[in-house]
Amino acid sequence: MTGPTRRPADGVRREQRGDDQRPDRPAGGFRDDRPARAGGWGDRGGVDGRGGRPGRPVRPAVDLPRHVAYQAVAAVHRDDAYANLVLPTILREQGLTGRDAAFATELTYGTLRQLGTLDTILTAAAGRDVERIDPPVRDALRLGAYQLLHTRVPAHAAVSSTVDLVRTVGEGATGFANAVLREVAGQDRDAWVTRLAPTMAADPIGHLSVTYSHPQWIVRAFADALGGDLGEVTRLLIENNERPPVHLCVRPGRADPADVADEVGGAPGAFSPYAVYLRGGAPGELSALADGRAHVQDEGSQLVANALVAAPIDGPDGRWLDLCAGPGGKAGLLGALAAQRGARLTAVEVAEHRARLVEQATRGLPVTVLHTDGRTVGADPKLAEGHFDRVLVDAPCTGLGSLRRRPESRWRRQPSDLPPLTRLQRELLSAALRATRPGGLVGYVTCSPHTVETHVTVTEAARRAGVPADFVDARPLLPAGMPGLGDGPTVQLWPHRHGTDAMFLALLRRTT
Ligand SMILES: C[S@@+](CC[C@H](N)C(=O)[O-])C[C@H]1O[C@@H](n2cnc3c(N)ncnc32)[C@H](O)[C@@H]1O
Repeated sequence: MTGPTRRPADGVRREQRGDDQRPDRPAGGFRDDRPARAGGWGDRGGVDGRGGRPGRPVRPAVDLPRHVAYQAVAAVHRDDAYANLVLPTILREQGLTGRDAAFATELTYGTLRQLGTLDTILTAAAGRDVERIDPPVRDALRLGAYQLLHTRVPAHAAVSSTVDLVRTVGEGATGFANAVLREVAGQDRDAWVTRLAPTMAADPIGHLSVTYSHPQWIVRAFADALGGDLGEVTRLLIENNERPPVHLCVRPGRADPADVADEVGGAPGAFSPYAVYLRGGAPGELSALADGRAHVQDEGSQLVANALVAAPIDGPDGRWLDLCAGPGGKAGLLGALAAQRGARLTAVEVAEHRARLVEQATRGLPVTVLHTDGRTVGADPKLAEGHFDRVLVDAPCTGLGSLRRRPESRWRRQPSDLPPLTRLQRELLSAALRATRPGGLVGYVTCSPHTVETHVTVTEAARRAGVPADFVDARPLLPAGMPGLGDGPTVQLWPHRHGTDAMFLALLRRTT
């Protein structure tokens, strides 16, 4: 076991690499060439790890953006927090805005996405398994390594600011942190990956896992779903490491997407007739969101909900059901379409707080929200068998199709999550088939491309439901000319092909 090599201070100097066009580099790599110590980054000063106690020598403070990023990453690992929920709260509490907030966000999200590869590198640089490093020090080192390997922050600033951070969170570990980070800084990311990843020829899954920072079981699941095309898998992994654009769904009948695009400085979507792409990050306080003309929703989610409503149907068409409605994104779109078509949507959600979110999301629309278990079809008089014309099952799933939006989830999800989820998916899809009238349609949707959650669940549920149903080809129900929809009858969308989350849609028609 070799310990970290101490290098002279000069050893940490890195060339400014003009390579921020690399696909795995976050857009707009930050250049922090201001001093990293107190008063260096912005005017807010920093965080004194000693709490500024009188009589103590004043310690170097940690600049606020890095401190905020540390707090967010630590909360994700310590408290199982979600970065997209915890970070905005910390930013607000600390009063960070503008460029400082963008830097803290970049550090938090980037570090969480790249965690697997950063840990592999830190293990090599520290000469000990990263799991054996004290958690607060480990998180600080991850943030430091991210700055060194993924941003244009100069090495001296990345190292010194991380050592300052370690001083506040892991007493006695500053020398260790300094040595490890200098070792990390000795090579760029590509060199580290070349050194540590297995070769593509020897172990393609292991190679892609280390190179693009995804767990091996997820790389394998993507490879299965993409028919073993490792070039495509690579493009998907790269896309998952990019900052995703924010999409709005402009509610039909409420506003014209082109007008909303002008109003928010965005662009109309490429595929969904309701989509607007926002330029830049967070949607903030847009009036189109506040007054119910639009909601935030990935374009893929819009497309699969719209496909269910676009499918031709004989006979009555006024009773629609969303069996897994919370927090209400698709129910908002379906409710707006129902209003235009003289239909009414019943939106079912088992979690009470999420049922309340559905109520908020569908206010003013012809939607009845039921706080109940969707599997009670037939037992609950409001969920009678054979009653509904169109039924959506947007099933709980691993969410492997939206990894780019949830930076920590690839590390939190486990293969052992699959059996209970797929059982629930089968039961909900069976209930949906029973709720549908003969001739009616069921749309089964997941935001996961894992074949066990998509093809296997659909085939098994249809077989076990005791309700005869045929597949309907979903491809013609997506916008004409949309590329890469496969051989049907189901549809799998992909971030790297369509710019959407990896939504899966199977359409089934109950026959008798
Ligand atoms: C993938 S999310 C649905 C997303 C939603 N359709 C949207 O577009 O905003 C799945 C939802 O199903 C809910 N759920 C889980 N089990 C359920 C059950 N047995 N009955 C009804 N809802 C359930 C979860 O609480 C979760 O809100």
